[in-house]
Amino acid sequence: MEPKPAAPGPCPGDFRVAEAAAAAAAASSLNPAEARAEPGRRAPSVAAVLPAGGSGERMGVPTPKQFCPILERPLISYTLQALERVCWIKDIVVAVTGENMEAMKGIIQKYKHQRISLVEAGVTRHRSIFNGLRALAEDQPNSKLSKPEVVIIHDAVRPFVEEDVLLKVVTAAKEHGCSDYDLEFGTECLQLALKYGHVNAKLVEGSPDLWKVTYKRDLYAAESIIKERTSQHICIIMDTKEDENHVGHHLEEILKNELNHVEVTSGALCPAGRDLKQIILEQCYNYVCVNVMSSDFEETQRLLNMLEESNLSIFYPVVVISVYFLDYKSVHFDQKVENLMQIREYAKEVRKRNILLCGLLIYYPQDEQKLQASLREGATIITTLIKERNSGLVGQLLIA
Ligand SMILES: Nc1ccn([C@@H]2O[C@H](COP(=O)(O)OP(=O)(O)OP(=O)(O)O)[C@@H](O)[C@H]2O)c(=O)n1
Ligand SMILES: O=C(CO)[C@H](O)[C@H](O)COP(=O)(O)O
Repeated sequence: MEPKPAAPGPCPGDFRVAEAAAAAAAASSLNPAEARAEPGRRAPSVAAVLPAGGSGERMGVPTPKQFCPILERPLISYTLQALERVCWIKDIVVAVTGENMEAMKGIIQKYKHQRISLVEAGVTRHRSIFNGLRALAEDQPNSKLSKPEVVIIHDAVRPFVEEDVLLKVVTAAKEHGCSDYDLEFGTECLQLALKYGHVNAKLVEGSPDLWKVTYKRDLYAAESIIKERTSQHICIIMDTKEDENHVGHHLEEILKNELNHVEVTSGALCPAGRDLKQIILEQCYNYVCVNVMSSDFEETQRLLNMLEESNLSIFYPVVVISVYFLDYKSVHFDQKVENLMQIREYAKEVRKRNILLCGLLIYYPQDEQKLQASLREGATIITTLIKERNSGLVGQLLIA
C-alpha cells in the first residue's frame, strides 16, 4: 500500500524518537541499532534549506512552479509538510524572492507550517542555497536559528520526500567519504560541497517519487499521486447495524469487494463500529455515510462536525458522500428528492473548509438482478467521487 500523505503536527512519540536516535547514531558514526539501545544519546542538530527562488521558466506559466496549486494548495506547502513532519529537522530555511516573500508568509500562516524561516533568494539556485546556509551559519543576535551539524538541501519542488531517505542522507553526511564515482555521477551540488566546503560527499539512492516538478505535465503527475494516496482509505458509516438484509449492507459489501486494494473501515457514530475519532486521527480522507434508517442529514451533520473540529481537511480535501435509498414502489420520489436537495446548502458551508460533500440516492427496483445493478452503479459513483476529488460536483445529488 502507498505511504499515507505526510501528516502535520508534532512527532507522535516512540517511533520518531527512535528515528531521531538513529540520526544521533549517524552523527556519531554508531550503528543505528546501538543508538536505539541508548535512548539518552544526543541527536545531531539537523536543518534543511529549501531553494524556492526560481521562476519556473520550463513550466511555461506566469506563476513560479513552487506556488502553483495542486488540489488548490501551493506545491511548496506539500514539500514543507513532508519536511516538517520529520521532527528531528530542527529548522527549515526557505529561500524566496523578495517579490514572493509576502505570498510565502501567507502560505506558512494559512497551512500552519512550523519551524520555517525565510531568507531572500539569489539569482541562481546555488546562490539561494548559499543564502540559506549563511542564515544558519551566522550567529545573528535576533535570529532564532542555531548552527546545525548537518544541513539537508532539498528543492522546494520535490514534494514527495520520505523520512527514510532523509535519514539516509543525514547518516551518509556523517559516515561516508567521497568517492570518484559520486563525483562523476552525482549532481553539481556534490562538486560544490567538495570545492568550496572542503567536505566529503556520498551519493544516496533516493526513491522514484523524489523527482522534481519541472514541466507542466509534472504538476498533473503530482496531482494524480496525491489523489491516489488520499484514496487509499475509505470509512463507511452506517446508521444501523440491524437489518442485515437492507440494501445499505449490500452496498457496503459491493464497495468492499470492488475496492479490494483499498482499506475499507466500518466506522460508526454508534458503538458498533470503530471509533470514528480514531479513524479521523489516522487520516482517513474519505467517508461514505450510509443512511439506512433516516432520510435526513443528522448523521452526516455529526460526521461533518467531527471533521471540522479535527482540522483534517487543512491539507487535503476530504470527500464525504451521504447515501440514501428509495425503492421503486415508493410514491414519494419527488418529496424525497426535494428533501435531499438541502445537501446543496450543507455542501456550500463545508466547502469553505475543504470538505467536498455530495449526495447519492440509490433508487432501486425489487427485482434482484436490477437491484444489484443499481447498487453497483452507486458503488461506481462513490469510487469515482473519491478518486477524482472533483470540487465541481460538490453539493450535487446523484441518482443511481
Ligand atoms: N535562483 C534560483 C533558481 C532556482 N531555485 C530553486 O531551485 C529548485 C530547482 O531548480 P529548477 O527546477 O531549475 O527551478 P527553476 O529555476 O524555477 O526552473 P527553470 O529552470 O525551469 O526556470 C527550485 O525549487 C527553484 O525554486 C532557487 O531557489 N533560486
Ligand atoms: O537536484 C538538483 C541539484 O542537486 C537540482 O534540482 C538540479 O540540478 C536542477 O536540475 P535541472 O536544472 O536539470 O532541472
